[in-house]
This record gives sequence, C-alpha cells and structure tokens, in this order.
Amino acid sequence: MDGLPFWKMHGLGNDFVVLDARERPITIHPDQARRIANRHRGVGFDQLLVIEPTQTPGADVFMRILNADGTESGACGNGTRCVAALVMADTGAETLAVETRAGLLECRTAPGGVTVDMGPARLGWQDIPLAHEADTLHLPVSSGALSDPVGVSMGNPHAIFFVPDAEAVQIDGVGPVLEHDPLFPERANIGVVQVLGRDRLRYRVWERGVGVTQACGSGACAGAVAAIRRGLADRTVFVVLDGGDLLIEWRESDGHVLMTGPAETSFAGILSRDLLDAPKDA
Ligand SMILES: N[C@H](CCC[C@H](N)C(=O)O)C(=O)O
Repeated sequence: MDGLPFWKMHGLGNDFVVLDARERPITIHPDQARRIANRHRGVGFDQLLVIEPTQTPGADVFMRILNADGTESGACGNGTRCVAALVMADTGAETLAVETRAGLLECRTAPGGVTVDMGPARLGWQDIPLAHEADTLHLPVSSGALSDPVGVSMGNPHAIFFVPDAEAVQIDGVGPVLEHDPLFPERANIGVVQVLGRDRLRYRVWERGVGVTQACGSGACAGAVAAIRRGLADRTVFVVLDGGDLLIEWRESDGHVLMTGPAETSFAGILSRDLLDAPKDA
C-alpha cells in the first residue's frame, strides 16, 4: 500500500506524528493535519512534526510544527527532544542543531533522554505577543478562579497562572476561554502552576490549538521562568507534569532556558493515501 512512513513518538505523553522530509519534500495542509490528528479516524497526535532539510548556517535540520487543529507553532519542546533523538539515533551524532520558526535550538544526548537549549525566554509584551502594552509579570486577564498570570514566550505564547492547588483547576473550562482572550492576538498556551518548593513546580496545561495535553515542554520552561521572575523558585527546578518530570534551568549567563527530559518512540507506521487525500473539509 502506497503511503507515507511516520514515527509515533512522545515526550511524557505529549504525542507526535513525525514525518521525515529530509530526502523528499512533504507538504501537509491544515485540513490534512486535522484529519491525521483525529484519534478515531486518523492516527492521533498533539503535534505533527516534519523534519526538513535546511540551508541555515549552523542548523542540521528544520522542524515544522503543526498543532492538532492545523495551526503552526514556533516551538515544541517535547517535540524537539523527540526529533533530536530520532535524527541523532539515525546519524550517530551526540548533538544536533534544530531550526524552528522561533530560532536555532542546540540539542544533545543526556542521561535519561535529551537536553535542549530552548533559547532565551522572551519577556517583552511585543514578544509574547500581546495586543497592547502591558506588564508581562502581571497580565490583565482572568477567567474563573484564574487571574494575574505571567506572560512568557519560548517562541510560542504562554500565560502562566499561579494557584494554591493545580489539581482543583477545571482547566478544560477556563483553558479555551483564556486561549482565545483578545489580549493574545496569536492565542496562547495556558498553564497553571502550583509551587511545591523552590526546586519543584506542579504544572498543568491547556495547549493552544490542541487542548489538555499530558505535558508541554515549552510550557514547563515558561512556568519555570514565570516562577523565578516572581521570586518563587530557584533557577534550576523540576517541573512535574501529568506525564512526568522535566528538569528546567533558566541560565543566568545568557537567559537561555535548558530543558532535559525523555523522548520515546511508540511505533512506526504508514499514513495511508486515503488519510492523506482527505476531503478539504476534514
Ligand atoms: N507540546 C509543545 C507545545 C506546543 C505548543 C503549541 N500548542 C503552540 O501552539 O504553541 C511543547 O512541548 O512545547
């Protein structure tokens, strides 16, 4: 059966369909992405990641990131670990430079998985971006019991709300409302953080273009940066997500955020032509 090979991978349960376009171009339209993302009629994924060649000096590959709703993202931390693990296993390299829309991410093998330099945390209101000037340490947006978040971009927009009990938040209720708040012209990933200690944060997420996921690497980075900016955590913290823990360091010397965690392959498969030639209204 003619079709398109893929790998199904995940980082702490944040799951991906990975396509390798290094040898031949692959174009996935938003409606095709939505069809493949469908967990009943397709394969199912939080993000679809396409590995592409790049001419950018210093970069080894380009990684295109599509959310389950077909929208593009500039960052995907868990996905970057998975793509890096796949390509490094293929080439035998111990390091890899992954280019995304948001910049060049240096990856290296680490005990238990992969360390990614996610680049600098972007803290200015235009970087998030916001619809108008605001103090990114105290954003003027709220819904239900959530209010007064910190805005951080890791190449994608995040609003981080601090709560006394992360498990008590009805994130599938407030998440979609906040994701689409007019303060966020490009929408936003919505994170809730409960501080467990100066070196440990509990983080749950409503992802832009996806919904509730088991983990969000860029969100864990944003949550750590937000907690450190608020004086609630030290510069190296464990972030406890539904799917497991990530180690995050917000490096003092250059403001870069380092994320270390697992990258796992579930299976390899073939996307059938039926799925790829999906009707345009999929
Ligand atoms: N799961 C990804 C985040 C994807 C963010 C995406 N939902 C967006 O539109 O920014 C991560 O591990 O960083």
